[in-house]
Amino acid sequence: MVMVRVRDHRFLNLKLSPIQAPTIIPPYRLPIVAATKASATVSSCASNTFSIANLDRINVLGSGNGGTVFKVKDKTTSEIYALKKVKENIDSTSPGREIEILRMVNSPYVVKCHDIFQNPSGEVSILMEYMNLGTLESLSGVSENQLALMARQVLEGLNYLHEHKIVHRDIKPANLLRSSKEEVKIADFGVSKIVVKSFNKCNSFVGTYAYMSPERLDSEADGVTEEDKSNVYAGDIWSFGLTMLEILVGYYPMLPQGQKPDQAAIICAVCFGEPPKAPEECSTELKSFIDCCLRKKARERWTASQLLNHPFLLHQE
Ligand SMILES: Nc1ncnc2c1ncn2[C@@H]1O[C@H](COP(=O)(O)OP(=O)(O)OP(=O)(O)O)[C@@H](O)[C@H]1O
Repeated sequence: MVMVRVRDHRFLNLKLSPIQAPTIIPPYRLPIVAATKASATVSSCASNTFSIANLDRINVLGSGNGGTVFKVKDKTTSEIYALKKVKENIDSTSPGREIEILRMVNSPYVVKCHDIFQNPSGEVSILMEYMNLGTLESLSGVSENQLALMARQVLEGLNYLHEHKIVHRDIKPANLLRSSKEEVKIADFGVSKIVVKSFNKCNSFVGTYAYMSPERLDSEADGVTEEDKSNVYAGDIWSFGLTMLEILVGYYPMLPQGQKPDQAAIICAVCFGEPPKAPEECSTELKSFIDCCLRKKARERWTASQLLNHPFLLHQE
């Protein structure tokens, strides 16, 4: 069992300017959750019915590129939720990708969407399950057992998404939320993409590049095959492996501890360097687990379903 150091710095919001404007409408809907067509004011993604007028804002939980998230309380039930006010106005006939995906997803390992509100001007708010401990960014140190517990839940979520042909594309500590019930769930579908037959658009340059796989950062690099490029799910596994390693060691593991992160250093390290490894003092199982996620060649990385059966997860309490 390994206890880890408190991380000294974070730089999780580094992003490249989008090279390619993200497409807004996923090509089709999966029949996971019945979605009603957005009506004049409210469209529901779950069976419960909520009214935005019945929600009291308590405080701001955070904000990012996609909008601002508020902690809110239902006046009738006193239940607490997270309400995300989406920045861009979205026409009811062409709802945003995040909303479409949220509507479809129904997994205990992915943050639940309770309802979606749309006012007549097109402004959208998403009512979500509240995760009271916030993101994994705030973690200061974890044991191998704790890491395994978190890794299993994230992999269950990824396995669910990948089975439903959804690539998350922005897995990182800031997009994994936890609760005091020891739950860890995948959040933030701002750059998620549903895969149909063609995969090329999935490789568009969006997401947080610090956690991007080598083949996504440079798809034309020597050794990147068509098989690597078409394996879009493997990009999520790289990001997952890097995220787990960061939570373990307490700093962004692509660069030496203390090195000032910048775009060039990160891209060089990911594309030209060797993948990072778990510290020597870790168990053999954990070292192997990280290695199976952080294989440079996408085709050699394990899938979420294979990783769920990795000895590191099977042998933890
Ligand atoms: N369901 C939730 N429960 C509790 N806190 C949440 C929830 N969703 C989001 N937050 C908090 O709000 C912050 C911002 O939310 P979010 O990441 O969704 O915004 P964003 O614009 O999509 O971010 P990004 O810039 O990564 O796209 C998060 O970092 C987290 O602290």
